[in-house]
Amino acid sequence: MATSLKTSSTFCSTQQNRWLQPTRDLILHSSSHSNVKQCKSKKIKRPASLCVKATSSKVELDFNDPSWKQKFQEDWEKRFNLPSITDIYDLKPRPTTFSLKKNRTPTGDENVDMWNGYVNNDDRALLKVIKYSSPTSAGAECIDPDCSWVEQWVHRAGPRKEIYYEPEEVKAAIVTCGGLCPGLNDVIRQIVFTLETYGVKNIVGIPFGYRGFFEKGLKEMPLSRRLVENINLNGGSFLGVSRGGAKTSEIVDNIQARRIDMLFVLGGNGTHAGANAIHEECRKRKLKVSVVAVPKTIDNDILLMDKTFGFDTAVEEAQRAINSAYIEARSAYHGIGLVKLMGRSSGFIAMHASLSSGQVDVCLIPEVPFTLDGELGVLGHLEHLLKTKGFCVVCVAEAAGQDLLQKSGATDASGNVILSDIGVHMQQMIKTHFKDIGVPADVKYIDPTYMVRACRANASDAILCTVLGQNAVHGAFAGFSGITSCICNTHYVYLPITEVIKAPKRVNPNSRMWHRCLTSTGQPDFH
Ligand SMILES: Nc1ncnc2c1ncn2[C@@H]1O[C@H](COP(=O)(O)OP(=O)(O)O)[C@@H](O)[C@H]1O
Ligand SMILES: O=P(O)(O)OC[C@H]1O[C@](O)(COP(=O)(O)O)[C@@H](O)[C@@H]1O
Ligand SMILES: [Mg+2]
Repeated sequence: MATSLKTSSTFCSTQQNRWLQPTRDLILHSSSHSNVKQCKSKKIKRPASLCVKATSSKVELDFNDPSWKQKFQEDWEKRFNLPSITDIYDLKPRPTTFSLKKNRTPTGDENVDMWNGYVNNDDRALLKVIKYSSPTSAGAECIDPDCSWVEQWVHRAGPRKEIYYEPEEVKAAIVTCGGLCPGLNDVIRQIVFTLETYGVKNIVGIPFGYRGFFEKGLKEMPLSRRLVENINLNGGSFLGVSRGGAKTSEIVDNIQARRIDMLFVLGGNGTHAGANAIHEECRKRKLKVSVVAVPKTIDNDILLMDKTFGFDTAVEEAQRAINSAYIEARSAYHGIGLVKLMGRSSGFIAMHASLSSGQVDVCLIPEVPFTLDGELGVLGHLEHLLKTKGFCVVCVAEAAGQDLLQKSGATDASGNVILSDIGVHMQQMIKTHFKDIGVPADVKYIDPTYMVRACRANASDAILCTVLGQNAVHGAFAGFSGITSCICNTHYVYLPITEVIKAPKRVNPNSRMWHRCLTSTGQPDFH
């Protein structure tokens, strides 16, 4: 099995940003004039608009070259290959101990393999299924100027027939990092259940995120099916969470000292970066440790996957806040309901909650700039709404309109930028504006921030957590490390962590979903 690749590729194109969105490692270079780019390679003597350099695999693509697609796919395969402990060790697998047959009355079925539904290492799922005919199609993600169809396969998740660990000898640890998220307990629970099904007896929880690896006095917690059986009935994390942390080398020292063989890491972008660093350090030290992540964040801001667990629940809760804002606004004379929703760098919660509630007149997200004042500004539109329907509801994402605010420059313990409060700012601006123009306006501001993430998972998240947690364990037993267990294009897959942490996922303002949101709110452009 080939080793994972650290990739950073360079693409040249004349169509800024319309191509190559799927992978984000393909960076567009702009030229000084006429939007024509220069290929850096001396070998390519043609309009640079049709060149691509994927430094990850040392492959340069020339869209005039008939074999460019094949080269792209070879590069893709290398990038999405799953790192494995077999890359550094010459290991012999053993037959899996994960068999559900023993849990049942024998049916007389002779084919145990069929019954258990093992996944083959060569099974793949397609990451993208739309063929865009033009880079101008809504939400188009094209690789070349003609938007050619290129298959982008990723590895299917699930139990393998052969495993690389002796379950009886395994010590498995679970850690939950970053902010809270509905479903953390569901994932912890399923990881424990699945580990026990394999026959693992030594399962521990690391308390309070990565902090549990270095803070003196924080002891690992032994976990078992009995102990975690009901933890999904509550929100939060049974193990506790935290931001910030020690150096990777200290964490790996601790992993070595505790003799951990499998580490399951639940968290967002930052946690994944940390998990990958741990995986790389273990690899450097030639440790037989599988580090498997499960993407957690209410923000839904992790690349390539359909959604992260907790997002659906957060949207459902956020919708309740919008509904309250609507009722308040509707019942007041010239009522304006204003709701601020979380999302560190993306507006997914605000967009989806606006769509699901159907009660929002203005949805503001960080991906789409807006002005408050002036002819095209939000305030003028609110005036219009009060005149025409008598009340209105505004939903603003926490990272929206940061350009309108003074930056504090502060960061949290993990190094994340602390955002300025757009909700409070808008509340003040709206009040001042209507006072200035002599129009009464009754502003009701709701900030449900922590309420949307402290609750327990809803039904759809609970199922997602169940599958992702189980698959994380299957991935570790299959010998993979430095991977994440997720859902892509409705299928459950493993992705190398390196591919999902290249940038935070953001709402595409050219996507159908954002346009659906605009259709639903009826809002104009605000800039
Ligand atoms: N680039 C990074 N490399 C290593 N560890 C990181 C990195 N970014 C964040 N972390 C660690 O990951 C944990 C969670 O990160 P944070 O950004 O707070 O939450 P999230 O994982 O939900 O995005 C913290 O303990 C933090 O120290
Ligand atoms: O106040 P806290 O706990 O630092 O968290 C605030 C942030 O946490 C989130 O809920 C989720 O962020 P993470 O996924 O990085 O944990 C963001 O929406 C929000 O900006
Ligand atoms: Mg984050």
